[in-house]
Amino acid sequence: MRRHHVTSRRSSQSQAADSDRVSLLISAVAKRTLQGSLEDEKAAMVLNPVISKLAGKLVVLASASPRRLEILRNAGLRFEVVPSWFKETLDKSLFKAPHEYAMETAKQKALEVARRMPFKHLKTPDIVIGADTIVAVDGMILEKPVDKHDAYRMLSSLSGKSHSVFTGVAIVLCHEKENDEVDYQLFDFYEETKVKFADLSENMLWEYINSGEPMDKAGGYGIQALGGMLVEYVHGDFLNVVGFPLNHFCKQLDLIYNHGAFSSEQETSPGSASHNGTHASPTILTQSSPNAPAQSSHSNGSSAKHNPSASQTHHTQSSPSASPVHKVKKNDGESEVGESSWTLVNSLSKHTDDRQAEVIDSENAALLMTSRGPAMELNVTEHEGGEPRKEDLQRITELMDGFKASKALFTASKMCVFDLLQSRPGLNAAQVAEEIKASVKGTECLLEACVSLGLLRSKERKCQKPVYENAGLASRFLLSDAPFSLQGYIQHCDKTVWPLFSHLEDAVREGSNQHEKAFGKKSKDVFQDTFYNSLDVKLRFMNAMHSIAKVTGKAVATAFDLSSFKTACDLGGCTGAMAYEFTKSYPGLSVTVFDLPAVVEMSEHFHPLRTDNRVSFVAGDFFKDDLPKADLYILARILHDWPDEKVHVLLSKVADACTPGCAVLIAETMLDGRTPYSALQSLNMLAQTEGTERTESQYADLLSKHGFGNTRVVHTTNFLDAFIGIKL
Ligand SMILES: O=c1[nH]cc([C@@H]2O[C@H](COP(=O)(O)OP(=O)(O)OP(=O)(O)O)[C@@H](O)[C@H]2O)c(=O)[nH]1
Repeated sequence: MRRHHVTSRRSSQSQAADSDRVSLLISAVAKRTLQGSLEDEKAAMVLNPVISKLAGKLVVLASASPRRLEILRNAGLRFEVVPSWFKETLDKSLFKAPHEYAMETAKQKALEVARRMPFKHLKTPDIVIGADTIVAVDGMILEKPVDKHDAYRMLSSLSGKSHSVFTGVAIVLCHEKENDEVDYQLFDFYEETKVKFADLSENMLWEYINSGEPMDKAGGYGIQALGGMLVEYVHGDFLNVVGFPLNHFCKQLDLIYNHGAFSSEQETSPGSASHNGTHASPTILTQSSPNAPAQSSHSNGSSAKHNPSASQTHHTQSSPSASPVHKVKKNDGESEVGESSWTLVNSLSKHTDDRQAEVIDSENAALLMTSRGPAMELNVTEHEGGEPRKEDLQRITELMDGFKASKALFTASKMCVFDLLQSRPGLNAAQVAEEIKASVKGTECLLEACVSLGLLRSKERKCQKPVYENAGLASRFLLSDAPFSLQGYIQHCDKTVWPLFSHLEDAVREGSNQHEKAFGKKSKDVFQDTFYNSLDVKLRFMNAMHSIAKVTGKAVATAFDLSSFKTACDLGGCTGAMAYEFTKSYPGLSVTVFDLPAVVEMSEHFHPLRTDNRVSFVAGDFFKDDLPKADLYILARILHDWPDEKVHVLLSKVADACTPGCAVLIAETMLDGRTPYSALQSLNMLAQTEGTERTESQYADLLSKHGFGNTRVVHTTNFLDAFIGIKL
């Protein structure tokens, strides 16, 4: 048996004992995490033998589930979240047992992200974690309900009975090789927990369904919240039901990193990974070429086609996967810019089924910067001759050139290139130049820059000039009328943030905002004197806040279950975009938007239809005036505008307005992950308002001084993190 085969049970009793000791500790920690224990830092130390193995690695959670994020974050793991685009549509009838379906789905979720990241995010993760939770009852597999009737069908099938919850987990290790290929090594496992439901009356069922809780949860219930009331008993790992079997995961890491299941690059090369015909080796995939994305963004993962008979056997609760070896190699066929084809060879099963993967779209470059924080430090090494490595040069160039990319994006957006190509795809540079009233030479450069950034696609035609169309990123975020349009925010970045950043050195030296230098205006109060002082600047600022609130609103509103609150007040809620997301998520909630008179008078222009009368607007200054009464106070991107002294003034007014049980919900990007986004955003706040971003514990401290406790944080997959504190 190969040294790194991972299906083997631990060979000695002492190993088992060690691992079990770790697991017991983990189990205790896991149970505490859901109660929002503040001892997590300490707990993570206890877990060091396992978790510390991942320090310095770029760990990615390929999941949009806020519960998985919270479970892993609370366990002390540092990671980025990149939700998978894999559609959960595998044919269930092909699987012999429900857990096989969950494991295969988890695997496809993780592989999709592992393959996408080098092209879309311009960085290769070290580890990608995917998971899938399902409920199995009476021979049926239940996933998330599609609507209330589906939730009813699911919950009534669980009433009065015992069922199994399976979570399949896939851990994909990515090994970058010298020749730009990436090996993917897969470890997967599953965990089963048995849950017994009480008899549920029709009333109970509908009351629960109408709470909205079932909709994003496997089997239509959330055991960690209201759904806990439906449960008589649980046999097995509670966190497995919630969406992630933390204990088993840590055992698995222990096996991989401490007990030799991990393979070095050499060991995992396709040649040496040739298997022994058993299902004991991890899966290894090799992907070549940094320029070619691995699979279509919304495909069902067919580039690693599901083969139940070859890859689904012998997954037991205590042993990792027994998956076959795959190799992916580049097919040097005809290629358009950013497009390429891939071939997948299943070498273990010796099938002659070389499979042609889908043709890929050309979004093979990311808009985002790719520096890594200390939790994922750059591993800068030199070749033998002292020459710097290509990847290091690439990363440092990206950092040096980040401003050029931003400005190219701002310019194309301002010149309406994306709107134009949406209505008339397939124009060449001269045609675009004519429409946007610019030089052909300049337009050509700009369009090519946008192609290189993954914002546009170009198509070469024989003996003709290339033609252009929007890539997915542009269609989703850069059109003026897209539901998630960031155009307003982009204009603000161009017109306000850009000039402020050109005085960053002064901002850093002085610790002050740079409005006076950038715009020639002295301002005592940045909002009253600058942002809301003239109509065009005010509209631009409101547009920026509106677009960010529309993109982030749902994630903030649903980070916690807020259905018990009946009234909310969104302080500094600007156009009400966030408030509308809250009322959409909670049918029983009314929200008052409280903002300066100059803002409130313009807000209705942003909601011409005003369809929801549960959102109302009140004008006032939250530092001076009485706050509207509410059970829940929302502070989204507000506290980062101010230094601590002002934050205390505001929080004390909020605290005065609260009775015990009321809550404050803060939505900000938290500094804890040390991501470029949050750290740069903090610099931005310094230069704009003399404010700052903060860490979770800083927010907890600020709130505790005003009588708020039971704080919890959810790191959403969107720009903002959500933090809640309850008035004690
Ligand atoms: O008691 C609970 N049971 C289940 C859940 C949550 O249900 C979902 C399961 O869905 P899935 O595994 O497909 O994961 P997604 O949320 O779609 O995220 P991915 O991006 O990973 O596909 C999961 O979120 C569980 O946490 C629950 O909350 N309580």
